[in-house]
Amino acid sequence: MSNYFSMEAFDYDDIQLVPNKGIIKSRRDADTSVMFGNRAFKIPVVPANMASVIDEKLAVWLARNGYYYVMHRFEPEKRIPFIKMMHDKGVFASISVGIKDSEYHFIDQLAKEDLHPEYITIDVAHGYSVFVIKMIHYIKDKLPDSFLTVGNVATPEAVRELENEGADATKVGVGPGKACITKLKTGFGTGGWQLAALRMCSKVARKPLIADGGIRHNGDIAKSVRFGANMVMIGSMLAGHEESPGNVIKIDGKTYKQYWGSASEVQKGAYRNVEGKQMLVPYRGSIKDTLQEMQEDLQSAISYAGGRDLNAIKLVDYVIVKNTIMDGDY
Ligand SMILES: NC(=O)C1=CN([C@@H]2O[C@H](COP(=O)(O)OP(=O)(O)OC[C@H]3O[C@@H](n4cnc5c(N)ncnc54)[C@H](OP(=O)(O)O)[C@@H]3O)[C@@H](O)[C@H]2O)C=CC1
Ligand SMILES: Nc1nc2c(ncn2[C@@H]2O[C@H](COP(=O)(O)O)[C@@H](O)[C@H]2O)c(=O)[nH]1
Repeated sequence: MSNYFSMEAFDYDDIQLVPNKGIIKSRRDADTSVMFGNRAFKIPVVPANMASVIDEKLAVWLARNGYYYVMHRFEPEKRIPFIKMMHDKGVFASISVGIKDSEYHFIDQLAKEDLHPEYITIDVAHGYSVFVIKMIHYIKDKLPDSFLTVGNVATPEAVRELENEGADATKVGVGPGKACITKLKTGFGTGGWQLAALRMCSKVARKPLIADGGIRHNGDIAKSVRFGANMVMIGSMLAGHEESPGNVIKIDGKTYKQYWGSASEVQKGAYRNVEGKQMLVPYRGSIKDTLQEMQEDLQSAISYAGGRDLNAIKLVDYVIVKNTIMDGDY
């Protein structure tokens, strides 16, 4: 049993990374690429697998342009045509599955049709569960070549056990999301200490970790990498774009887009076990520009870290400055 009482609790806004001597002439020389599975991607950022963040069209664009993506699972009948469409276009297929009985039939169908998505993510609220482990075994038996990410979890125990049961990567973050009300409705999760939870998990992880939820500034991506993330999943900051699925809403001359939680009433179509809400996020133009800016900011971060690639960020010192640093910045 871990002793979480003695744990240092901190979150993104409580931390600053400490600069090292720079060794590159230009930030353009900093390499932000990352391996995930057996593919290299431009940046360690993946849009959240939520129906308000990604759709088929955006998935094609991301895959074609060197970004990792995970398609959501909320239109289950579209997943097989989606995999076929991605493979016809010559790009990788990355899908999500749940753990209900019907999902076992879906995995059977993939195996029967000889359809092998390159990436599968088991996507449930409470990933440290015997029923998730059962699904890991099933997928690994039927589709052993798919790279399997499993989430979401909050603790090192969960990461270690899911890895031992066959997960190729784990996803950390229960309750830190912008559209999340898990912490309010259940009292559980990593809300307010997501970065510390990531740090604890990274101490035991032997396989890649995805930090999921709570990213509010581009610098939080570098902080996630510092504390052990191989990939960073982002919802609200990537939901307000031209390409994002939500409707455009205009209020008092300002433009917004809808962003809703996967466990919200909007997504579920019923008010049952609701742990998410719908909200508006500012409209931000094209996602291409936002991803480009994230890459440039990461290049700067690598330069401050005194290196040439993301590995440099993993080694930097940090200081816990507790919340006051953001005063006046918003
Ligand atoms: N990262 C996060 O903090 C969170 C993310 N989400 C997202 O919302 C979506 C819906 O998630 P989820 O509700 O798991 O999806 P589903 O309802 O599709 O699947 C969860 C399955 O696990 C069972 N279950 C048992 N205990 C729990 C529990 N504590 N929470 C949830 N399910 C439980 C459910 O049964 P039954 O419904 O009968 O209980 C159901 O069969 C996912 O995309 C998930 O990632 C949701 C909440 C938190
Ligand atoms: N508790 C809930 N968490 C949710 C819900 N829908 C999605 N999520 C999680 O949030 C992140 C995105 O977080 P953000 O801070 O970047 O906006 C996403 O990847 C899920 O893990 C929900 O309804 N409830």
